[in-house]
Amino acid sequence: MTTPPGLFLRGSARIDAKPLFGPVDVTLPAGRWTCLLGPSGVGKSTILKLFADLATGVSFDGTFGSSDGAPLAGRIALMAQEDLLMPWLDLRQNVSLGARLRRERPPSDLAETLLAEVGLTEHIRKHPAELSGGQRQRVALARTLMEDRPVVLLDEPFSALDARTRADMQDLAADKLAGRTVLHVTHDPGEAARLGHQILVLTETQLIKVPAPHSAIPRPVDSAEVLDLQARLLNQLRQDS
Ligand SMILES: Nc1ncnc2c1ncn2[C@@H]1O[C@H](COP(=O)(O)OP(=O)(O)OP(=O)(O)O)[C@@H](O)[C@H]1O
Repeated sequence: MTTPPGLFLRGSARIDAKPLFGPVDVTLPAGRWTCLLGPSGVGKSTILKLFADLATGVSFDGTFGSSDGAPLAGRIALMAQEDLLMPWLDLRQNVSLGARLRRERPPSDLAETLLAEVGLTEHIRKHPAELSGGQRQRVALARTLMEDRPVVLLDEPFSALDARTRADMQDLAADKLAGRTVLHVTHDPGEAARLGHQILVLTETQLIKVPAPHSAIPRPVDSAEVLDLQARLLNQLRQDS
């Protein structure tokens, strides 16, 4: 993996003539995990898609890029809200999809290892249609980790998981993505409190930076600082809804 850059996005977005968000100044520190929360439809996924150079359907007036000035293309892995699994491929093939599309040979056994780490070894020969929603989401997580990129964009990556699996996958992702620049969109204040080195709340009118603890991530679910931050974040989100 190459050295992770920081990311920035400055500007505002609108749909036709209607303002969506901004002007905002989003700064993602290099090698740190940033959580982005905010009401549904405010434009969180749009910010991820802008960084990933994907079509958004909105007009963005501003600039975005990396702190080192080099192009972001080829340095980003995106886990979208939809799992985007290929129905005709089995799980191992789906996890190796990026390498297959680039005509590269994936590292030996890495797909199997990652599928084991997300708890899907017994399903490895199955196809996506044979899985539950939460299992499919874990395949998509394994595929994202397989990409081994310095910048990782996660759009509600644990939303379909039961509480226990969700905590386990938060632990796994924090371990696997340590030292990378992560932007993680989530609706879960507890998740942001566990994982965010930096926590941002996007509203129609502003971007609020909520002070986060300096402690290592993933923070314990039952620590006083996580419970306190979770409550503060929920209050913040309720103020802006
Ligand atoms: N392809 C598109 N064409 C037109 N408008 C779009 C398109 N995609 C999204 N939008 C609109 O852009 C706005 C922001 O969408 P976005 O998905 O970024 O919100 P979000 O904050 O991620 O929401 P959620 O939390 O519900 O996922 C929404 O009002 C949505 O209707």
